[in-house]
Amino acid sequence: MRQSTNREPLVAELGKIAKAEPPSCTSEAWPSKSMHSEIVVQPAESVGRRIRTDVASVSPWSAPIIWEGTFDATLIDSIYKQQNLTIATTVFALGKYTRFIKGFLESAEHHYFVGFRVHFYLFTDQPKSVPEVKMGENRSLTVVKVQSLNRWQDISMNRMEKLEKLIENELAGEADYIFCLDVDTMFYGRWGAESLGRLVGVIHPWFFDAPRDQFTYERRPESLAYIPAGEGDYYYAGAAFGGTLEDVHTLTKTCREHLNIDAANSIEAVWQEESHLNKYFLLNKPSKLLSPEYMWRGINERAAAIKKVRFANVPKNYAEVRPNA
Ligand SMILES: CC(=O)N[C@H]1[C@@H](OP(=O)(O)OP(=O)(O)OC[C@H]2O[C@@H](n3ccc(=O)[nH]c3=O)[C@H](O)[C@@H]2O)O[C@H](CO)[C@H](O)[C@@H]1O
Ligand SMILES: [Mn+2]
Repeated sequence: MRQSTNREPLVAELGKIAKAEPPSCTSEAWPSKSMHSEIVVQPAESVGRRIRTDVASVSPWSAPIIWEGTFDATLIDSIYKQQNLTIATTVFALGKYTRFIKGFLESAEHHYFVGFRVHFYLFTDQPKSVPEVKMGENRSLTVVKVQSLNRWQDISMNRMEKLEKLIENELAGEADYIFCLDVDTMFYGRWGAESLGRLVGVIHPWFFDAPRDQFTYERRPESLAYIPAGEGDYYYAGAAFGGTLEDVHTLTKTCREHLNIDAANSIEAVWQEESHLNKYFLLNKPSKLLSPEYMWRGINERAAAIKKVRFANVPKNYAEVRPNA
């Protein structure tokens, strides 16, 4: 977690969520087969397992928010498998971040879109240091060489332009959806077709339970990432977002343009491209939101609402791993 000092006080707030009563519906409450022979009656417990009352599972604009307990993985897989999809997945590893590649790719083999066609695009300044990872059927890796950069902020921000160009130049006709992920991460649980949508944002793990005035949006009106006090829906993670090629292309192009305009005006948003992503999602609401299960703080971190950790940060020593402090 970067600059955790800013965000740690929020942890105290976690775990305060009241434990909700289990859903009260019983099998008697549902139509019986004899009355409605055309209706497939779900066993009450299987319906109940897809109800969460301790967290919001829909946004104010009616986008689903995906939490463990809100979907049936087998059913979702059977729907999406028929569509013969390809999921492009991008990840960047420059400088010392190449050390995270192996854990990312190996854990993805076990948990990320298992059974689907997945094409990873790994951007690195050191293609020779990419380890050999045995990949399953229908899964492939393309390594893209990029220029080294001296500031971690530039590495992070520059991703928007690289993604924009990748979608423009390489992905048309090659993929249906794209996810763009941080590399200092590992998968620990299923991340599958339940995450697919036109425009998908992940609720940031340090802010899912925080009041809006604590969100670290860019607050200076001089930046195009500016969000005034009292505005904003959620605080989204910069470390994971996705959607269809068209929607993610527009997102990355817009963020890249805004980053460039800010740079020309000598201003860098407080959290770089994450700030611009948050502005974009304020103006262009995601069609689906993923809970912080999909970008958790770390495998050993706990919070009452997190029933399953799917994807989490790997601890790192910022001073040691980044090119600049
Ligand atoms: C959980 C979360 O939302 N994390 C965000 C946060 O992260 P982090 O503190 O997780 O930032 P970070 O250091 O992981 O940098 C983001 C990413 O840039 C790449 N990288 C960075 C430095 C480097 O020397 N080499 C390299 O390859 C790598 O893919 C890394 O995963 O802030 C960043 C910049 O504001 C991004 O918005 C991240 O997505
Ligand atoms: Mn990271």
